[in-house]
Amino acid sequence: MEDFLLRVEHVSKHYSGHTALDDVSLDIPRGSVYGLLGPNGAGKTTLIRIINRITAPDEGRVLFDGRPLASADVQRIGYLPEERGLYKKMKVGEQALFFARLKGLSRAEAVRRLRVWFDRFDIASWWNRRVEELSKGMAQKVQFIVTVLHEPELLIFDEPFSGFDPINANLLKEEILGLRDRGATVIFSTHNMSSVEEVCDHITLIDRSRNILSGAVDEIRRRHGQNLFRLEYRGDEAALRRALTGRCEVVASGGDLPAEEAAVVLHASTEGLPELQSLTVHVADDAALRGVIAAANETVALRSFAEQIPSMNDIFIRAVDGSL
Ligand SMILES: Nc1ncnc2c1ncn2[C@@H]1O[C@H](COP(=O)(O)OP(=O)(O)OP(=O)(O)O)[C@@H](O)[C@H]1O
Repeated sequence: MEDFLLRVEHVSKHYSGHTALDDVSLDIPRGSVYGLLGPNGAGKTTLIRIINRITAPDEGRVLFDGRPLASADVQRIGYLPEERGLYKKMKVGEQALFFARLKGLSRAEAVRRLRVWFDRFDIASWWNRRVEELSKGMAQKVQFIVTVLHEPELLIFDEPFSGFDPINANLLKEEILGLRDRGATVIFSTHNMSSVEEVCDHITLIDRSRNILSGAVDEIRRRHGQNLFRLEYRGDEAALRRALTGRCEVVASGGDLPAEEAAVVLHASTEGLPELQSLTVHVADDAALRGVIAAANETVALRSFAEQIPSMNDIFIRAVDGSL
């Protein structure tokens, strides 16, 4: 049986005139990186605030480690809210120490751990500067460090990548995966779908206050494949198209590829050989697929054949517009 660190059971939350969460249930496997996705105003932050006991659900309950979530559990949770507050006039190191002490670390232990993290994030030289001198990204690094420093079992990050340049966003992804590898369970909300594919193993998509899609990322992407396959080959495109007539629908050919993909195809061509070409086809079912492979194999030199798995971005858009 799967081991869940957190279970959200039939949670609803109503504000005057608005239902922010409507009968939402989800299970967060221990040791997973779990993405909470959804359009603006869907209810993600409300759910995160309920998990942190900042607000209470009107209906339903949250189980933490098999028991109803209690106030003592909050010490086992690290939360990085979207609205981040540091005291501007305080010095960076002093402030980080202040928060670490609040989380129950001794001064000596806090200093030891902070040194490690400040070096890792390349901000050691900022220890004695004032918070107001930090750039947005640097302030976010400090907030991130303070959130994870007491090594909580559950980490919750609201939009952790917003405000980071691509290099720092990558650094953060690596750190999130590292925390997971060391045993933490991570929940984060985001609109950044590429980060979801790179970091999350499970997701829930909340739309208009309801959970409309939950599960393992790989499984969701495979399940929502649209029977699109890409063939790479060398040979006569017209002959291939004739051989495939009636077996599938051609939806794109090498010439239709976006420039960067075409460049990859060109790069793959070997000296002296004709260029590698590609064709993307839609097939009706597995039987049709076998026919397509056989016909292509007889007509051209087939180099690869792969299903085109939809991106989380495509799935997000299709789920929210109701076409999934
Ligand atoms: N304290 C509150 N009082 C009244 N309405 C609220 C309150 N908090 C949230 N809401 C409403 O609940 C809905 C969900 O808000 P929530 O902040 O959870 O969305 P979200 O999915 O986090 O959105 P975003 O991606 O924009 O951050 C919104 O319509 C919001 O206006």
